[in-house]
Amino acid sequence: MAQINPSILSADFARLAQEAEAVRGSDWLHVDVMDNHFVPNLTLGIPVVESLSRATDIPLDCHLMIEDPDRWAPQYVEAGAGSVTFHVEAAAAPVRLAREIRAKGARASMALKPGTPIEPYEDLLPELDMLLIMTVEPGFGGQAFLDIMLPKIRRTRELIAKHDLELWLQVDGGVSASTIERCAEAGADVFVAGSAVYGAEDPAQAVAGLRSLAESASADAWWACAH
Ligand SMILES: O=C(CO)[C@@H](O)[C@H](O)COP(=O)(O)O
Repeated sequence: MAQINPSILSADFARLAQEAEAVRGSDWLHVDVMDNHFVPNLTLGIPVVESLSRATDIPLDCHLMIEDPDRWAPQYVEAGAGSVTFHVEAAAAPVRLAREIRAKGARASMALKPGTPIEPYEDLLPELDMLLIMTVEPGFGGQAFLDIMLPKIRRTRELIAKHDLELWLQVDGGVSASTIERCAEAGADVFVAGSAVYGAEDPAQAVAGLRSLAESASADAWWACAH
């Protein structure tokens, strides 16, 4: 079952509760936390996540594009996140951090920038609930999807199958009606979409449209049949 996670980076930050309501029916709400150090952009932090988790019953999928996630990620669980993603490029001790996130009661997820390969992290995969493959350079919404990430998505799906893991494979960046099927065919099952959802006239309908495209593309994919 394909999951669609609208990214509030493309929403109106002054109306976050209403923007969450506008995508009712979504699996998760994707919350991009940027610190202007790990990425050249600054968004929001723990107080906003706390308020948003009280304002919506859609679970929060927090993507931390920050330095020192070892220090901050557990605090996002306490703030109400149901899933916390840290970048492996920024984490000092990714296994310890994933275990801490899980011990606090959230799903643990690790992200890879476009230039970071999956292969060195094969042995870490059982420690995770989700792996995020960035399909743009992190930092901004509205960028063009990087087709060259498709082989990495496929190789990651092969590793998940090889180890028989219940690991979600998320893609983020440039996901839209014209790119989501390629991601699903390659092996992604969780799709973050910012501008394709909040730029649409009816965001909830955009979520439903993306989900239906992803589900039909993955229905006959090699990895779905093999699972
Ligand atoms: O993490 C990021 C950007 O760094 C994303 O979550 C963007 O918010 C996705 O936006 P679109 O590419 O879908 O417009």
